[in-house]
Amino acid sequence: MTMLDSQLMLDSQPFVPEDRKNASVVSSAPFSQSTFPQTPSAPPAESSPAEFLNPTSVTVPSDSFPSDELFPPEPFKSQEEPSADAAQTELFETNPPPWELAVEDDVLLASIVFSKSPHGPYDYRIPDSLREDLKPGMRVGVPLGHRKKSTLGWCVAVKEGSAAHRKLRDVAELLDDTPLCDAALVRLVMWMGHYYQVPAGQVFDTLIPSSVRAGAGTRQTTYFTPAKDLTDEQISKLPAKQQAVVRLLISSGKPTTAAELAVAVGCTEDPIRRLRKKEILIPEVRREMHSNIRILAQHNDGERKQKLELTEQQQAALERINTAVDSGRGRTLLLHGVTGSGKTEVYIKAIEHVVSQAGSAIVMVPEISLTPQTRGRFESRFDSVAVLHSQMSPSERHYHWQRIRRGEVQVVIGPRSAVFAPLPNLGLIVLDEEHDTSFKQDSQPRYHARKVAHARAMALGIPLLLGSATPSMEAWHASQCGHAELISMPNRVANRPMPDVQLVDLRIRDERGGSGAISRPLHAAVLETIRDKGQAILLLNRRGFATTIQCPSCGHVVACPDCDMPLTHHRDGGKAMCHYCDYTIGTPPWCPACRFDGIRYGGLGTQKLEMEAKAKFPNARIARMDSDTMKRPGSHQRVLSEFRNGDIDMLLGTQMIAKGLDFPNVLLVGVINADSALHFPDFRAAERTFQLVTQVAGRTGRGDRGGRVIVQTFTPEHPAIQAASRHDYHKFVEEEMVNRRKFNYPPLGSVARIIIRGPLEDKTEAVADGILARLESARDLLGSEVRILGPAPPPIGRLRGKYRFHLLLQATEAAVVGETIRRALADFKTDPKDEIEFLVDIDPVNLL
Ligand SMILES: Nc1ncnc2c1ncn2[C@@H]1O[C@H](COP(=O)(O)OP(=O)(O)OP(=O)(O)O)[C@@H](O)[C@H]1O
Ligand SMILES: [Zn+2]
Repeated sequence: MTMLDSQLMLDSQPFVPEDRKNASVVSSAPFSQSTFPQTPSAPPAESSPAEFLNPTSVTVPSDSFPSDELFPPEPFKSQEEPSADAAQTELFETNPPPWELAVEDDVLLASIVFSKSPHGPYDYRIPDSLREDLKPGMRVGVPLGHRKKSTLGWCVAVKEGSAAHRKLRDVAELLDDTPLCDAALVRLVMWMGHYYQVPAGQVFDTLIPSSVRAGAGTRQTTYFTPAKDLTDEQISKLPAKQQAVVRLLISSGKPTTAAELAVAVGCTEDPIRRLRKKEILIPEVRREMHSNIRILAQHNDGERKQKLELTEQQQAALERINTAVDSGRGRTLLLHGVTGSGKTEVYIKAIEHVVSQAGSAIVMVPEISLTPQTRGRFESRFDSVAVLHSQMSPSERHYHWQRIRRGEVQVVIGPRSAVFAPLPNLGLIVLDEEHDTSFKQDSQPRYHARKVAHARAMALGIPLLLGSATPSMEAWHASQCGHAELISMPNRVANRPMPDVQLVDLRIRDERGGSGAISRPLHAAVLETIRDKGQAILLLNRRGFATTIQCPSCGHVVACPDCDMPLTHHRDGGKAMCHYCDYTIGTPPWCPACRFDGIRYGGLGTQKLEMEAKAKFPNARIARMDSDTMKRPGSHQRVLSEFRNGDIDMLLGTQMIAKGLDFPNVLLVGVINADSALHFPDFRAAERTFQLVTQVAGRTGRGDRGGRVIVQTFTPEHPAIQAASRHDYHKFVEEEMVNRRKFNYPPLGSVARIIIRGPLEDKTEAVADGILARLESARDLLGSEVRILGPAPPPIGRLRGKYRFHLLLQATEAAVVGETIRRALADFKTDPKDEIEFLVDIDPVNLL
């Protein structure tokens, strides 16, 4: 294996694959001593907080995740501090006598992590009363520092250990009856914490939805059972009503609420209260779901269902996936199927196979393509599907989570967070449109669902199926060096041809036509489409009306005071808005700088395009779809079903309309400006452009009437646009890989980014310089070859009033980049009064 192969996004095996059967069983001691070295005990009350803020000794060392053939040996190992155990034994000339050892080892310890600083893990003693019940994956209350109240923490391990020479404090209380995540998920949390350099407590907060943690939609109910050892004599001495209550309870033999008892006996709740006081009735409090949670019914958009006979190509793909499912091994499959090749049907059939063996599956899709159509396709084929989406109420989310955990759900469909769905018997994970950037979370923990899904699948010994018409460079590279198995579906179903793509060179005046965004050829094509009773889709990846507001007299650009980015003019309501922070003002009627009366709105957004389209095609029914028009729940679904029913002739909008839609009557797709993503200061700009154009082009020609695509561009010769216009994915990746290789950019090398932000520019920059110095010395100490760029202001130099600087680290191996940062920042602190934050983004997808 080469160095290059080894650091690929998909190849690292973060932890030892486990027997699938064991994976969902919660064991009380899933971590051996060697997996979790002795963690420090909780800071005692006497120590000042500052003493225990130092996180160096508490991070999980990188060698916790043993390597295998795909994961190169961690180069940095032996420099760990000697463990506390080793230090302790050195103090003794001879070993302690055996009886002392026995006493010491008798202590049961819990390793606890916290989501707020200090993050732990710290060791606590488990008191005898909790011995039986405390399991990893549960929340506990423990004493921490000087705090009066106990602090909420997560138990990550239960282990036997020594209490000698350590001041151990006791776990105070259990906050859950059963673990919120099983042993396999606890391990996933620990791995994520390590890989993404985030405290494990914060990963738990991401993994377990807040609605679940808060018990949304539940209430506490008290159930009564009769005390043990009640004699008939005791009972007959009770007043009549109380007797009746006790006898009823004994004869029914099931715990009952006070209200139910009162009704059954025909008394008030008073006798029950008295019995409780006398300890004849024993209360038990349970948390239960409300029976009346409103689960929003979601309807299909009207697509007709038919049983499909798989094409030969689909059948071959299915067989390979089924073989992988049956193999019981963790492996990655890349399903590269052109747009309209019928990937969804393959996923469904593969999941049917999993379900037939009592297994379950997760399907992740970009939120935006979680259309009623996608939903409907799955819901009509499985008995029990849980669809997770961002517009769910907390109680609804909690309700589904419980169903999923109880094993009542066969398929979970959702955006990236669905990767954490606590399904027992998970047999397959599918990541549809795996190239989509929404699979990366852009807040802490900045995880990528593909990477996490890979970790989870490998640990459980199940396949991860990646699907796309335009696979990411990472997935493609993995398939080329044997880390993922490539399954190709090069043809559309029913032998439909790929649509013809025509490039319109906007530099040529004749092509461009008059004023406006719709060129002459596109104009003609739309008219033709409408005449033929077909439908059209126009893509423009910018919302708003005008994207700049500039004074033609003094050149002043109206910008956001907090972000320095130009404000976008929105026509409805005459607002000028910052698209980075939502700062909004009334659009100024004259120049705020020189008072010139005649300020100009430049640049093109979807609102302006809509106006132009309505003027140019007065007979067409036109709908706009962007995040401004799709704010209300259900609006997405409504527009899509109108489009399906033929009540809309033209759909125009942002990338929302580029993904996953399958409407047979779309005869024309127009791309207003293919270059919009091309000139971003990002090494993935060409890849994004290729994907966007290919995906939107793929929305046409999906029926029997064929389809065509018109792509407007200022750079028709650009390789990404050329390749997209010929549906030539292979040519694109081949050329793009050469570019990546020049600078060892992913997937050939690994990148991490550190963002430093603060209210004062010079102080923020000074902190960034300080981090650079630490990174350099960590690199030298490790003897690693990491390229460090910056600190420099990123393209967005100021955001929400904070100045920003960033550093980029790049090396051939991910482990080297990670370890360099871990070492550099281990005990790095900033002065709290400067309010400077720094955050680490491993494998960033956004460099703005
Ligand atoms: N075996 C088949 N026979 C006939 N029609 C099929 C078959 N398989 C799928 N289809 C239909 O082909 C259309 C395209 O399928 P699907 O939406 O799954 O494509 P896709 O590969 O996911 O495309 P995209 O990447 O563009 O989303 C759908 O309308 C689907 O019902
Ligand atoms: Zn702003």
